Amino acid sequence: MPNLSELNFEERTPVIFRQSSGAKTGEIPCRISHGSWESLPAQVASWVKAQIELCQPDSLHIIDGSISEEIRLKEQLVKAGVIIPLPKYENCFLTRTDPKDVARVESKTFISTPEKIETVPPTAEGINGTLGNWMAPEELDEKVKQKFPGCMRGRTMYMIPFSMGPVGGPLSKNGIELTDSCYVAISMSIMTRVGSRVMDCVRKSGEFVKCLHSVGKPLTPGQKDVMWPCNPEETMIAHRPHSSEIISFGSGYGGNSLLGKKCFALRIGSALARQQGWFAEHMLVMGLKKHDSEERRYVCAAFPSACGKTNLAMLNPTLPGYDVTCVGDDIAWLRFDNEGSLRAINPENGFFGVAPGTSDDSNPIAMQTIFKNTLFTNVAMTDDGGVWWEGMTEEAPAHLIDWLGQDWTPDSGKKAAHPNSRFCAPAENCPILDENWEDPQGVKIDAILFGGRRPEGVPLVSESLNWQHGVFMGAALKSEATAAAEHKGKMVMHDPFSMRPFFGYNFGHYLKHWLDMGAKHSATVPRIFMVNWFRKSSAGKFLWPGFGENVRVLDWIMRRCDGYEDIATKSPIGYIPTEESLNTEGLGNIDWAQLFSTPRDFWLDEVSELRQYFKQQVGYSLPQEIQSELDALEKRFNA
Ligand SMILES: Nc1nc2c(ncn2[C@@H]2O[C@H](COP(=O)(O)OP(=O)(O)OP(=O)(O)O)[C@@H](O)[C@H]2O)c(=O)[nH]1
Ligand SMILES: O=C([O-])CC(=O)C(=O)O
Ligand SMILES: [Mn+2]
Repeated sequence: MPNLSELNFEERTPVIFRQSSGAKTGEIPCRISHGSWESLPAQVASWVKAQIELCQPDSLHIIDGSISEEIRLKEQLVKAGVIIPLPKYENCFLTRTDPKDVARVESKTFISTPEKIETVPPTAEGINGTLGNWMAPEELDEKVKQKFPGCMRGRTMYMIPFSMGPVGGPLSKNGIELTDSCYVAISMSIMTRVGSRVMDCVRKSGEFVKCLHSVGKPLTPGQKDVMWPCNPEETMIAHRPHSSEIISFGSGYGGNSLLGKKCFALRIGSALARQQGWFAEHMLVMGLKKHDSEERRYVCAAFPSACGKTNLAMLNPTLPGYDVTCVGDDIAWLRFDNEGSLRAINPENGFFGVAPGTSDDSNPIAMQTIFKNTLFTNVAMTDDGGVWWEGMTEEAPAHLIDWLGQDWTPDSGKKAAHPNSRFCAPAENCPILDENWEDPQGVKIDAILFGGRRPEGVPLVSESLNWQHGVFMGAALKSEATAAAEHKGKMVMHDPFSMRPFFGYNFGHYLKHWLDMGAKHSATVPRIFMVNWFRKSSAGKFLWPGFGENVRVLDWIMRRCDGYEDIATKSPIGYIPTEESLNTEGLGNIDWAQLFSTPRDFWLDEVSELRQYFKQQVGYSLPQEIQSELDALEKRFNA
């Protein structure tokens, strides 16, 4: 770990709040059940004091991040019945949420800036924007006044100092989350680095992202608590990028309540990244090495929620001679270094992964990661104190307790685990964790992948013609809806850069930032690719086996990065592998023609749909370069 005194904190988090005068440390605003109020840095104490006065918790627990603390908190939750021990595994627990609180709620997620145009692009007359929700600062002030006073009555407020990225690292950033959910406190200590060592960093820098979270269900004296308190009618997840503040109310579900993740690392992060010249992205980071080569290459990939990031990050290669390592499975912070290389860190410390579909066949590495020190949410429980979900084994157990806590048998006609049920496991459990995963400088990225669930028209892999065309590919990204948010059904939806729910500022400005950064580093930018593991045959079957076989596609991508020109042909949508260049040995029947076709009718429809989308949703915020790429794509099909 770098010496803290050598780090330039000014450079690390310049815009974040700084308050000169602290509260008098003697004034303790409520009972302190754990930790010492006097030890808090003045600027932390004054902010926390104000939140205590607002939320009126019974007591304050300052998280120190020790093992003994973790054990005590878990014991307490077990006693209350909020988490259930899973004796089949080591230190694993299960929790069941309220059935109304199972996913992110995009419709109640807001970014608050003085000017609306900072947050969302201008939509066409009569069109509802789908690229984020803006809220005026005064309106948010008003909402906070309505929702928060007394919202933690009868509860403990947990104060969680956390670091996104290695503690004290030059690309890392600190936050403090205040929450009245002990489940959140425990989950945060898996997903981020927490505790006193982070507070020491905050003390030095005086800077942190302010995160306030409440389940929104105060208790009256003597009132018995429910297992999963939440307040779906009043849910609001709000962000103030100008002051680096996050305010979340009413939901305990991970994406809404573990504020380091989507709220900080992506929404606040992307806004900071634009100001400071870097990227905060919804991307996995993985390493790939051929046994006969010296060097490990790194790839990052943006796939929308529940579209295969965790699976690719933990890929178990079916081709001999390859070895894959995992740096991160959900979020990447990327920065060009002095040599112009794009370098990535994973700001997280754990995996909050989709459980259903995870099996020894599909993702054996995940299966080796999640049965120690893991907190499961909304999966089913087996009679021997283990967990189960759809797709974990071919045959379902004869009896389970389902995610709603009810008896379940295979003929009960409903899902045993919720489709968005999750495991929350520490990164250190992962047997293929990259040796440089905590390198504070990050790993050097050779390729950027975009991908989504596209049943039609989009080939298995294509390479962009250049950076600008690659940015266009990201802007044009679409995918079938999944269970990770409140959307229903099998609609193909736009999800540019897989960031649609996570942009911290105007998407048009975001594209401009990507274009500008590429132009500035044009000699050294990574290559950009589009992948699609999900194309289907006319009979509705996947054309590509996916999972571990995706290493074949990565192998082709790496050879392109090595400069092999003759393994690709130019198609109207970009470079596509020549038939013999992609290793399909041993795969049996692969319908190459269907897998790689770029049907003209499909793509001309795609062009006109994109034209309409950009016009209706992005308007004059759309950079001219993206419009030109769309025109050029159409021209190539009409040539
Ligand atoms: N057919 C097919 N399905 C896949 C493939 N990779 C992943 N999946 C399925 O996609 C679903 C979600 O995969 P994850 O890897 O958890 O998705 P994610 O992008 O990490 O999701 P978030 O955590 O929500 O951001 C699971 O049901 C997987 O089984 C693949 O290559 N082919
Ligand atoms: O945020 C969440 O709830 C989980 C997640 O990774 C996603 O949806 O992309
Ligand atoms: Mn995600």
